[in-house]
Amino acid sequence: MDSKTSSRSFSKQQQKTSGIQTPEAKDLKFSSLSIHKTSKPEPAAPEDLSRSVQNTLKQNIGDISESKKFNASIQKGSGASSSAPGKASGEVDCAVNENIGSQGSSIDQDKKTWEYGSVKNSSVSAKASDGASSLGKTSGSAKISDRADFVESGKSSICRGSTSSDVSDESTCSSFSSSVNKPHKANDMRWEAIQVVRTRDGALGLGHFRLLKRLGCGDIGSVYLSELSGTKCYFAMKVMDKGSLASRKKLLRAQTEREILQSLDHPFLPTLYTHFETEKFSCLVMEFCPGGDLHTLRQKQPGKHFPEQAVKFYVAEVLLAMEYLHMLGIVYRDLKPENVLVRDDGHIMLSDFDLSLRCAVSPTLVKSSSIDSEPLRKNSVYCAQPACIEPPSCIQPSCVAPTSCFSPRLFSSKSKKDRKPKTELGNQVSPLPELIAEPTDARSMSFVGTHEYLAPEIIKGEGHGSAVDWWTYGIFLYELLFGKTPFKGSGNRATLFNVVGQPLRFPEAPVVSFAARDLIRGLLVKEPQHRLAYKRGATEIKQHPFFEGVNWALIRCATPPEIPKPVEFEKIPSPAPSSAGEKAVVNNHMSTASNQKGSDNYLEFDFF
Ligand SMILES: Nc1ncnc2c1ncn2[C@@H]1O[C@H](COP(=O)(O)OP(=O)(O)OP(=O)(O)O)[C@@H](O)[C@H]1O
Repeated sequence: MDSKTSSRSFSKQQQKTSGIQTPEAKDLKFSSLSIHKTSKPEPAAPEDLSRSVQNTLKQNIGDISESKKFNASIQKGSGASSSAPGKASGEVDCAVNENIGSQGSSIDQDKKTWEYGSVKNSSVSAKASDGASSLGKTSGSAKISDRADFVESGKSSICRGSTSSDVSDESTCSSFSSSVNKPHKANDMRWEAIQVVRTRDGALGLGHFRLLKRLGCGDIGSVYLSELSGTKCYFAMKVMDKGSLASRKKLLRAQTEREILQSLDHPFLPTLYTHFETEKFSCLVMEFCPGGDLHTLRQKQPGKHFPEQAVKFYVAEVLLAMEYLHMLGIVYRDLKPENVLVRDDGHIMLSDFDLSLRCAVSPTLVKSSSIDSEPLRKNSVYCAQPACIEPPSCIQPSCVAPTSCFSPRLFSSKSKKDRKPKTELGNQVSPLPELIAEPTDARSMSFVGTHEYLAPEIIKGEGHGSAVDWWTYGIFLYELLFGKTPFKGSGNRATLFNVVGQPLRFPEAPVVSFAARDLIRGLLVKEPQHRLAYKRGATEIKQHPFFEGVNWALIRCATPPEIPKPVEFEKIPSPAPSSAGEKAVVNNHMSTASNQKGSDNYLEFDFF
């Protein structure tokens, strides 16, 4: 028994679904809702910034610079993101940044894909009304559920035109996906399999998939392991009942999740292969992670906590995923072990974006990649990731062999005196440019998250931005190391009071390094503006001694702490063959699921 039967997950789903206030919530009035006006980002994104963004990402995660989508999103400042013309004034989640520093530049979202408030888009009206109703409904005192979810307007603040639908199989959308839009997945046979079916049959639909078993169910849908029939290509398909979404005013959340998924191309974030709609369901076809989630995995560890080395691995990968999200202007807001899934290769995948906040980012180049530049010498302290400065074992053409990339710092093999002066080193390998793309000034008044993970500023209703992700990152790190969260109280209300008022304490056991505790202390600072990473985002965290020795550029080549046993897909019994049968199965299954919210155990699948 594990994650999904834990009280946290169980009550989360039950309460969220029912929308019932817990008794203790009635008189809790932490949040007072107000509307924040947003400020305009600076225009102008010089071309070298564009290159720097790509370089930084390239160094971090590989060949992202080839990403068409990302290239397209980096534009010369046009003011496109400076206002939200179609946005209702009552929407509170819109977040716009101001520039950091004098070299401020902005990364405007691709107009095509990130158009604000495009009133032409039919989805916008749905957003607006959904947002408005939830705003009206929720302003005032707080509803407390395990995953508190006060205001959904966040999802309506910045609308992306649905033309971004590069992976749609909806009949209304003629564009379809190819790996062109997701260069990280260029060699993925699943794309090809989908493409073959498309060429043969036109748009994909539910009938093209065999639903093998239910992997779990969340607040807005159920996730099924499915095979693209006859291809031996397996996917996780999230099936959402449109009627149920509409009646529970969750359409916006579903739309947010889909739009965010469409925009992602990162090794530690989900790939959305396609999505389509049936009369009753909206379906997202994603990559399947057979390793379960980190909450489940933690329960299986001796003492129910991970060894520090394993924690370092997982949180390092999560950090890169969050950095990428922030660069896209996405504040994740729902980090917790349950949402970190383990891929077949043991690397992680951050999931569940329905609570995320989208906002404009304003990346700032704080250090150019030019090795001769004066600021570099002066600010060498900011040089976060010297990319394989020594001829290392970690420059490998592929990820075939486990590398030493996750072991002691490349520098450390040499004594200080043996090291070459920085300028010389710089002549050998260009250091990374340093870029801050932290949506620090994002402001949301939404009350979303899971109690034990909520940041104090969310609880106090002060408005929050990307710093909430660094708070949750601290809680996440704490939980993986110690097997529990730091502010858990006897009930939800007590937990919230603890988060706001109780000092951080560490248990005596297990013993964890000073560096780990120091990092947690830096992250769990109650005032967001004094919190680690507030200003420079993930860059600050990467430089913390806890991560000494991590080769950020090649983490995905590092050996994971644990690799899941291969799934024997063939042994899973075949479901009913007809597509009508499948629909009925989903139908039945979903109604069962909605009666049993939260009772899912990742390992206890229901077989059809
Ligand atoms: N790509 C995937 N591969 C394997 N299992 C998945 C995948 N995506 C989701 N799951 C599992 O399916 C279950 C439901 O996921 P889902 O994202 O719908 O809900 P959730 O994470 O509980 O959150 P929410 O309530 O916000 O929807 C989870 O238990 C998750 O572990």
